[in-house]
Amino acid sequence: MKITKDLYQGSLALLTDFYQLTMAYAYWKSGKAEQEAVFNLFFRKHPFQSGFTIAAGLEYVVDFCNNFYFKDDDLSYLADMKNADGSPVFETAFLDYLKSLKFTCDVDAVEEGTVVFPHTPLIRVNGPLIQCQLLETALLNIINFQTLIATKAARVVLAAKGDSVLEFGLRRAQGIDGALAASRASYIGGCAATSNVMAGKLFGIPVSGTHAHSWIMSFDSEIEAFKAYADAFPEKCVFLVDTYDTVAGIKNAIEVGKILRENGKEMLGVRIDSGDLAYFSNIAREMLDEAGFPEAKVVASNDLDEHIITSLKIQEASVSVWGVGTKLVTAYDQPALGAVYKLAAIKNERGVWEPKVKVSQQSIKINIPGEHQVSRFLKNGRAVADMIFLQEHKEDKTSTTIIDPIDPTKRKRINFEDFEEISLLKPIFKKGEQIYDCPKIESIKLNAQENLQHFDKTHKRLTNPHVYPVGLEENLYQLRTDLVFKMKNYDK
Ligand SMILES: Nc1ncnc2c1ncn2[C@@H]1O[C@H](COP(=O)(O)OP(=O)(O)OP(=O)(O)O)[C@@H](O)[C@H]1O
Ligand SMILES: O=P(O)(O)OC[C@H]1O[C@H](OP(=O)(O)OP(=O)(O)O)[C@H](O)[C@@H]1O
Ligand SMILES: O=C(O)c1cccnc1
Repeated sequence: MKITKDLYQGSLALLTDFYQLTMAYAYWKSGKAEQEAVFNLFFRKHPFQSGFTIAAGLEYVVDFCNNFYFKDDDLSYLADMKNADGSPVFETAFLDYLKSLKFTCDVDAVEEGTVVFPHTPLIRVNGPLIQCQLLETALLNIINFQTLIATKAARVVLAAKGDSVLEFGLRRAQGIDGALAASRASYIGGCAATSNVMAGKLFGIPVSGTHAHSWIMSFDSEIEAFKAYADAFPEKCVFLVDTYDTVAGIKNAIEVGKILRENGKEMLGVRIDSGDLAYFSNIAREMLDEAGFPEAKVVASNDLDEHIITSLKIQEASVSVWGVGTKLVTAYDQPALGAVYKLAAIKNERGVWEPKVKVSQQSIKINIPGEHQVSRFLKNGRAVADMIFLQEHKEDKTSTTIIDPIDPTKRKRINFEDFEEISLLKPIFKKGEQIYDCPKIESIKLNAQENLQHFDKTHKRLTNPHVYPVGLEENLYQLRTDLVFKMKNYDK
C-alpha cells in the first residue's frame, strides 16, 4: 500500500515540528547540512508496565522516506513565513536547496512484529545531518503510536488466552488517522479482525462485526429484530441480547437460531454488552448448550481491557470472543510510548566518526553513543538476552559481558558459541534506495506471534513481569562512561 499516496496525496515533508526546519536552515547556513550523522530511535520504558513491547509502524516509515521531498506548494508556504521585522524566515537559496533535496540516507530497522526492549534502536538512520534531522518528528509520530497499540493489543490477546479478539475502536479512536493506524497495529498485535472497514480495505485486515442496539430498538420487539437480521444475514448471525432483558434476549436468540437451523443455517452466537459479563456469559452458555447450540459463541464487549479479561477468565466466564474498542485503540492507561530519536555519532571535518552523548541528571536519559548493532541471543529457541554493541568492539571476540545501561551492577557473561545469535536491525534503505520488501500484514502478525513464543512466560506476565536482560557490550559501556565523564569535565 502507498500510505502517503492513498491517505495523504503526496509528500509529508511538512509533517514536522517547526524547529526541525529552523535547525535545517541553520545547518545549511553553517555548512553542516551534508555532514554525515547517525541517529537512533529508541524508547526508555515499556508501556503499560509491560515486560515486552511489539515494534510496529515500519511500513509507514518506509513510505514516508520514499516520499520525502518538498512539493512546490510546501516551499511557497515556507517562503511566505516572515520574522517579526517582516523579513523572510527562510532565504530563497535555502528553499532552492530543499527543492533539490533527495532522500539519500541508510536506514536500518527492527522488523515490524519484533519483540523489543528499552534502549535498543528500533530505527537507525545514517546520512546527511539535515536529512536525519528532518525525519525525526514523523518517524517518532509513526513508531510511537503503532508500537504502543501493537503492544496493547498483544497484551489483550495474551489475556484472552487463545480466544479471538475483535478490535471495535474506530468510534472512540484519536481521530481518523489514529483509528486507521490503531486498527493496523491492533491486527499486528494479534487481533483477529477489525470493525474498521477502511482499515480493512487499506491494509488487507479481515473485517467483522455484529449489530447494535439501534437495530433492535427500530423494531416493535426484539424477536422481530432477530428474525429480520437472520433473513438478511443467515450466515452471520450474532445476536445482541442485552437491549431489554439479557435472559429473555438469549431465549429469543435461541428461538431464531432454531428457525435458522430449519433452513440449514447455524446461528454464530450471541453478544452481551452490559451487566455482569461473567454471570450473563455463563447463563448464555448453559442456555445455548441446553438448547442444542454448543457451537454458538458468546461474544462479550463493554469497556474491556487486558485486566478485565483476565479477571473474567479467573471468574470462569464463558466468553469465547472479545470485542475490545476504546481501551485498546486509545491505549487508555498510557496514551504515549515516549520513544525518542537521538544523535549518536557525527563525522568530523577530518572524516573521523565521533560518538556523541547527551548528559542528563537522570541516568536513564543518557543516550548510547555510536552506530549500534543489536543482537538477540537464543538458547534452544528461548531468548536469553539482547546486546547493544559497536561492530568494531565485537570483532575477533569469542565472549563478552553485557552491562545494564542504567544499573551497572547488573551484568551477564555471553559466550557467543553457546547461543544462536540473531541480528535485529535489518537494512531497509541504502543511500536512499529501498532494499527491503515490506512484508504482508499477515506475516507481520505471524512474526509477532513467533517472536513472543521465544520469550519466557514470566516476561509476558501482565503485572510485575520479570525483566528481560538487555545490556551494552562492555566496550560500548566503557565508551559511554568515558564520554559522559569527558562531557562533565570529570577527567580534568
Ligand atoms: N464480572 C465482571 N468482572 C469484572 N468486570 C466486569 C464484570 N462484568 C462486567 N465488567 C466490566 O465492568 C464495567 C461495567 O461498566 P458499566 O457500569 O458501564 O456497565 P453496565 O452498566 O453494565 O453497562 P452499560 O452502562 O454499557 O449499559 C465494564 O468495564 C465491564 O467490562
Ligand atoms: O466498549 P468498547 O471497548 O469501546 O467497545 C465498543 C463499544 O461500542 C459499542 O457500543 P457503544 O459504546 O457505542 O454504546 P454503548 O456503550 O451504549 O453500548 C459496543 O456495543 C461496545 O460496547
Ligand atoms: O460489530 C460490533 O459488534 C461492534 C462494532 C463497533 C463497536 N461496537 C460493536
